[in-house]
Amino acid sequence: MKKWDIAVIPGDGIGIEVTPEAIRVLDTIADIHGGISFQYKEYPWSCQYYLEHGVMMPEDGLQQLEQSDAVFLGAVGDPKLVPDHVSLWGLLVNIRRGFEQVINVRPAKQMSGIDSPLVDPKGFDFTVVRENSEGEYSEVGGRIHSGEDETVIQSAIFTRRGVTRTMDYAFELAKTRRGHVTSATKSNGLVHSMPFWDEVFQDISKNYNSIETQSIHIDALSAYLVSKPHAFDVIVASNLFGDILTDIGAAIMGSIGIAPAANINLNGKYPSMFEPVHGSAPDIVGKGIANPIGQIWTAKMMLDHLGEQEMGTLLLDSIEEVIEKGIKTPDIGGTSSTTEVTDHILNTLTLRA
Ligand SMILES: NC(=O)C1=CN([C@@H]2O[C@H](COP(=O)(O)OP(=O)(O)OC[C@H]3O[C@@H](n4cnc5c(N)ncnc54)[C@H](O)[C@@H]3O)[C@@H](O)[C@H]2O)C=CC1
Ligand SMILES: CC(=O)C(=O)O
Ligand SMILES: [K+]
Ligand SMILES: [Mn+2]
Repeated sequence: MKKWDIAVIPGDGIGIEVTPEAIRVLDTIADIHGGISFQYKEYPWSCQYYLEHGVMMPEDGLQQLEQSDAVFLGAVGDPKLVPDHVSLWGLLVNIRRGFEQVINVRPAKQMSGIDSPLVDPKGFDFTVVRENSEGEYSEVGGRIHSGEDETVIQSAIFTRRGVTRTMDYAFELAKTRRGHVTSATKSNGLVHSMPFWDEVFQDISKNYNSIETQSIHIDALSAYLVSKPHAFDVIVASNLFGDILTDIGAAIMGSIGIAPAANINLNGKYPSMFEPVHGSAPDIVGKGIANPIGQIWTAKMMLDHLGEQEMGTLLLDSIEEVIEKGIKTPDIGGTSSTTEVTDHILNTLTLRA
C-alpha cells in the first residue's frame, strides 16, 4: 500500500466549501485503486486565523508542511477581514516562494457540455506555463513621503535562472503535446525586462529544433485568446502575464470555477502545491453553489504529479461525463449544488472503474 501524506489548507471563502469535495473524490480514487491511500493533515491558516494570531500562518508553518508529499490548497483571501496583499503574501505566495514552486502550470481547454462564451471555440486546448517565483510579483520597492510627494516604486525582477527554467519547462511540455511554444512578451513597452525575456526565449529555442515558436505581445495575445484560442499549444509567460492569461483561459472554458493549477517545485527539495486558479469568491460564499470542478481537476493534476496518471485520467473522464450529463453548478449554466456535482462525479468514478 502506497501512502501519500497531503497537507490540506482550505483557506478562505469557497476554498472551505470545495476542498472537502475534492477530498471525497481522492478517497474514492484510493478505494478504486486499492493500492494507494491518502492521509490528510488539515491546517486552518486563513484570514480568520490572521484575526486570531496576527499572522496568516505560524512562523514554523513551512516546516510543518515540509514533510508532506503535496500541499492541497483551496483559496486565500477575505478582503473584508484582511487586505489582499497581506493575506496572499502571508500564505499563498509565502508557500510558493518558500517551497521554491517556481512554475505554475495551468491548462485550459474546451469542455464538451459547457457553453463557452465563444461562438466557435474550435476545440481549443492550451497550457500556460507561468513563471511563479519572481517577475512582477516582487517585494522590491517601497513607499516614501506623503501627500502630493507620495512616491511608490514597485520593481519587477527577472533572473536568467528563473526565466530559463520556466522556458525549459514550457519547451519540454510542448514536446509531449503539439510541439508549439508561444512566448508572452511586451518588449515594446517594458524596455529592460521583456527584451531580456525575448533574448532568453530565442537562446533556449535553439536547443529545441523540433519545437515551433512565436513571440506575441501580451495585449495582442490576450485578444487572440478570445478570437482564436485554438491556435495555441503551450504559452510561456511571466508571473503577472500568466496570472491574467489564465483567468482568460478559464473564462473561455466557461467559468473560472473549473480551471485547475499546479505550483511545481522542480528541485525535489520541497513539496509542490495544488490549488485551483480561482480565488475565494466572496460573492457566492455560503450559498452551496461554488463549482467544485476547479478543485477536483486540481486533484487530478496532483494525482498525475504523484505518478498516478491512470487515476488522473479516470478522474478527468468522469468530470467530463458528469458535465455532459448536465449536472452543473449555476456558473456553467446548471442548477446543481456543489455537493450534488461531487456526488455525481463519485458515482461516475465508481461505475467507470
Ligand atoms: N490563488 C488564490 O488563492 C487566489 C485568491 N484570490 C483572492 O480571492 C478573493 C476574491 O478575488 P476575486 O478577484 O473576486 O476572484 P475570484 O476568483 O475569487 O472570483 C471571481 C469571480 O469568479 C467566481 N468564481 C470563482 N470561483 C468560482 C467557483 N468555484 N464557482 C463558481 N464561481 C466562481 C466568483 O463568484 C466571482 O464572481 C480576493 O481576496 C483575492 O485576493 C484571487 C485569486 C486567486
Ligand atoms: C493570486 C492570483 O490571482 C493567482 O496566483 O492566480
Ligand atoms: K486558488
Ligand atoms: Mn489569479
